[in-house]
Amino acid sequence: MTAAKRRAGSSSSTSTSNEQQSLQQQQQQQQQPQHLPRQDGDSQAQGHHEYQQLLQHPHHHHHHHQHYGVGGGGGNHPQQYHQQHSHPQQQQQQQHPHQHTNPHQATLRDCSVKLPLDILWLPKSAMRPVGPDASHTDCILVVGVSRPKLAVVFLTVMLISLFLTFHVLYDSAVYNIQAAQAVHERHRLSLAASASASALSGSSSASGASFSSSAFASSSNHLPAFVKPVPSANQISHPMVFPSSRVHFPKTSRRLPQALIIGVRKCGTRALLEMLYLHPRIQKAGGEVHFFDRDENYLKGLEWYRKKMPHSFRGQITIEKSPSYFVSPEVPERVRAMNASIKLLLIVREPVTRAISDYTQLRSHAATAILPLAERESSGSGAFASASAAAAQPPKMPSQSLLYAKLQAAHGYDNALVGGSGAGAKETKTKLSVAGRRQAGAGAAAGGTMTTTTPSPLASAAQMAAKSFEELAIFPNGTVNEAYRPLSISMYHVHLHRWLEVFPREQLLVVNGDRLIEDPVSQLRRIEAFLGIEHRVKSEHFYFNETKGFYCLRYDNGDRCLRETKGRKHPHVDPVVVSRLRRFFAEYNQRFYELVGEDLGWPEE
Ligand SMILES: Nc1ncnc2c1ncn2[C@@H]1O[C@H](COP(=O)(O)OS(=O)(=O)O)[C@@H](OP(=O)(O)O)[C@H]1O
Repeated sequence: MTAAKRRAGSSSSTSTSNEQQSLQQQQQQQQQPQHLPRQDGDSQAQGHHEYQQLLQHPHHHHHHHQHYGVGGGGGNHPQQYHQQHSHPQQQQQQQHPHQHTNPHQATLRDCSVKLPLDILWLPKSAMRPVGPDASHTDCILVVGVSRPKLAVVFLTVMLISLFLTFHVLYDSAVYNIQAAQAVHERHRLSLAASASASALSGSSSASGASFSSSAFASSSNHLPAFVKPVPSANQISHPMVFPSSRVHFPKTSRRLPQALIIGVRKCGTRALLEMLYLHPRIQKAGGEVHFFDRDENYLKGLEWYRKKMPHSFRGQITIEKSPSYFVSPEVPERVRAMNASIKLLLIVREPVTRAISDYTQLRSHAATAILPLAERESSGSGAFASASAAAAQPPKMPSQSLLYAKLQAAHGYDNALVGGSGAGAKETKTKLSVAGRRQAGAGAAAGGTMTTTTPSPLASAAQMAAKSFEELAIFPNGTVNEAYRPLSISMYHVHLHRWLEVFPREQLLVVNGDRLIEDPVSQLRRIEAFLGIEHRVKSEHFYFNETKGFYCLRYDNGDRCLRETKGRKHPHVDPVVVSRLRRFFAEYNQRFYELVGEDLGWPEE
C-alpha cells in the first residue's frame, strides 16, 4: 500500500507543483501512523464525503471530484482505510480536471459490495497509477481489521473451543461405547452362569455351587456406580470406531481374587457374597470355581482360574467363594502360593444348626435324585444301565451314572453321607487330620456304617432321603457320630487350625452368619473395614421379606431374594438330640473361640 502510494507519487509523468505538493502530503501521511488523526484530515473527510456521495449518486462525483481535497477528521473505521487508499485516484483526478472517467474504468460504486463485514472493494487504480496497459476494471479486495490482536484472540478462542468440544464429545462417545461393552460382557457372563447352573440343576456340589451360582442371577449385571448401564447393551457389539489409547478410560480385565470366602458351607456364604456385591468396589465370581480344592481344576493353572473371574475395574476387589475350601486340607497352602496377602472371609453359624441345614440340603438333593432313578428302575432298565441304554433315554431323563456322579460330586461326601466315614472323601484321600482319624476310629468303634463299597445310586439316594438327622448323627448306643460329615464340618477349630498354620490371624475375618441373617448391615460394616473399602452397603439396601423370613436385597433395578434353596425349612429335630449335640460341640467351640480370639456365644445345651 505504502509502496503503491510512493509509486503513485514518483511515476507521474506530468509533475507539477501541485503534484509535488500532493506528493509531499502523501509522504507526510506515510510518516504518520494510520491510526492517528491525520493532519490533512479535512481531505479525508472530504474523501469520505465523496465516498458517501458515490454510493448515493454514482455519477455525481465525476463533476465534483476537482473540489475534493479539504476536510477533516479521522478514525479507525475501515472506510477510512478505503479513503486513504483512494487518495491517489483523487490526486489523479485533480491533475486532470477535465478528463472524463473512462467508461471501462472501475468506479468506487462499481467495486463497492455491501456486506455485513468491513470489506471494501476498491478500484485497482486507487492503489497505483494507471498505466497505459493496466486494466481499469480490476478491483482489489481490502479487508479492514480494526483490532488485529482482538481478532487473533477471538480466532484462537474459537479454535480452542472447537477442539475442546470435539475432545469432550469424542471422550464421552468412547466412554459410552466401553461402558456398553462392559454391560454387555456382564450380561453375557450372567447368562452363561445361569445356563451352567440350570445344566447342573438337580444336583449341587458339596458346597452348593450350582444352586448358588444362579442365585441372584438376574441381579448380576450390577455395575460400579460410575458406569451407568445403557438400556440395550446387546445392540452394541461392534468394535470401537476409534482406538482409545489416548483416552484414559478405566479398563476392565479379569483379575485373580484379592479376597476369598472360604466357607463354611451352609453358613450364609452366598448371602454374604451377594450382599458384598452391593458395594461398587466388589466384583464376584458368578459360581463356585473350586480351583484350590479340586485337583483337576488346580492342575489347569492360575491362568485358567483367572479366566473364571469376572471383569473388574482397577481398584475393585474380586471375590470368589467356594465353601469347601475351608475343609480341604491342601487348600491353604495352594492359596498362599497364589497370593500370600489375600484376605480370607470365614462365615460361621452355630454348629448344630449348620449341621441340620447341611442335612436338609443333602436330603433335598437325594430326593430329587431318587425320582428319575426310581422311574428308570420301574421301566425295567436296571440299576446300572449301559451307556448306550442311557443314551437312548429321552433328553430330560439323566442317566443313572450321571445322576450318581452328580450325587457324589455335589455332596462331596461319597459313602460317608449315608452315615459313616466322617472325614469325608477329601480327607480320607489325603492325609487324615487328627480329628479325622479320631472320627474314623470313633465311627468304627461305635459300629457306624463304614461303607467302602459303592452302593447303587438308588440305594445310596434312598438311604440318604430315608434316614432322619437323629439317626445319622447319633449312633444307637447314644454316642455322637463324629464321622458324619455334616457334624465333622461343624468342628470349625480343626479346619481353621490348618489355615492359621499358613496365614496370619489378621488376614482372616470371622463373620457371624447368625448375625448376618438378623442384622446384615452391622456385619457388612466390619467386612468393609476389613477389606479396606468405604462403608457403602447401608440399611436401605435391604428389606425384610416376611414370606421368606430373610432379608432380601434392593437393587436400583428391583428387589431380589436368594433362591428357595437358601432358607429351606429345616426338619423337626428331637430337642434331646439337639442338646446332646450342643454338649458335644461345646468343647470344640471353646477351641474355636480361642483360635479366633472371640466368644461367639453359641449355646452349650
Ligand atoms: N438373606 C438370606 N436369605 C437366604 N438365606 C440366607 C440369608 N442370609 C443367610 N442365609 C442362610 O444361608 C444359608 C445357606 O448358606 P450357604 O449359602 O453358605 O449355602 S451353600 O453352602 O452355598 O450351599 C441358608 O441356610 P438354610 O436356612 O439352612 O437354608 C440361610 O439360612
